[in-house]
Amino acid sequence: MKPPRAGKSRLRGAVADAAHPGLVLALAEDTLAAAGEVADRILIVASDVDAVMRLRRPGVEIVAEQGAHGLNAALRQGEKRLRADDPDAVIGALQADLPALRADELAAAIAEAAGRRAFVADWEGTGTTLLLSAPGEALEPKFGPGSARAHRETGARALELAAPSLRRDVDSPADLAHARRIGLGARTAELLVQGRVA
Ligand SMILES: Nc1nc2c(ncn2[C@@H]2O[C@H](COP(=O)(O)OP(=O)(O)OP(=O)(O)O)[C@@H](O)[C@H]2O)c(=O)[nH]1
Ligand SMILES: C[C@H](OP(=O)(O)O)C(=O)O
Repeated sequence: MKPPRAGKSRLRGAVADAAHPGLVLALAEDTLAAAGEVADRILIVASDVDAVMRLRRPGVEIVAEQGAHGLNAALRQGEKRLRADDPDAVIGALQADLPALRADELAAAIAEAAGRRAFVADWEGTGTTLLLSAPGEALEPKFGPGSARAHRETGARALELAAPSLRRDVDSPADLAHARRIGLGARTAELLVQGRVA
């Protein structure tokens, strides 16, 4: 995660400016609540650890990104740390902006991958919300514009399940409105109900 005050710039305007960092953290909290029901261990690689401390909870570790080399470097850093402790694990890179995420849909994606390197494309079909490694093998994250194609071209399997809650990443105010229709997690819903919508 980037610092919440700087990240998700395309989402600016969905809530009053002062509430933007709180919204970014709420999206992550709802993502974590669902992911925590499925993953054995969660690691957040943060550009600014202090700015995301609110996300720390049992089962969720936060580490500082080493160097400013971008999202894929941050994910590889996290991968290395997790591998050191569990060389045979399946490692997943999950976006932190999935406020409608349901644990059952995340579990179904992992089940469909069945130990193959695989990914879930975002709602639009161009980005990626989840990338899974094969057990003990490299994650090879290729996040960024057009990442669904990049993951497919590097041999990852495109998972086919519907999983709207897992595909609905929130990049823009329109995405947030869509996530609301799918069903927001408690923290994001609460923040919007508090009337802080711009
Ligand atoms: N640690 C770390 N996380 C990053 C970095 N770049 C992007 N991310 C995170 O990766 C996720 C996906 O990135 P985007 O959806 O493009 O988010 P973003 O860059 O904050 O959004 P925009 O400013 O709207 O482009 C977000 O949770 C970001 O915080 C990075 O360099 N380091
Ligand atoms: C990082 C990127 O996320 P987006 O900015 O498209 O949400 C991606 O899907 O690879």
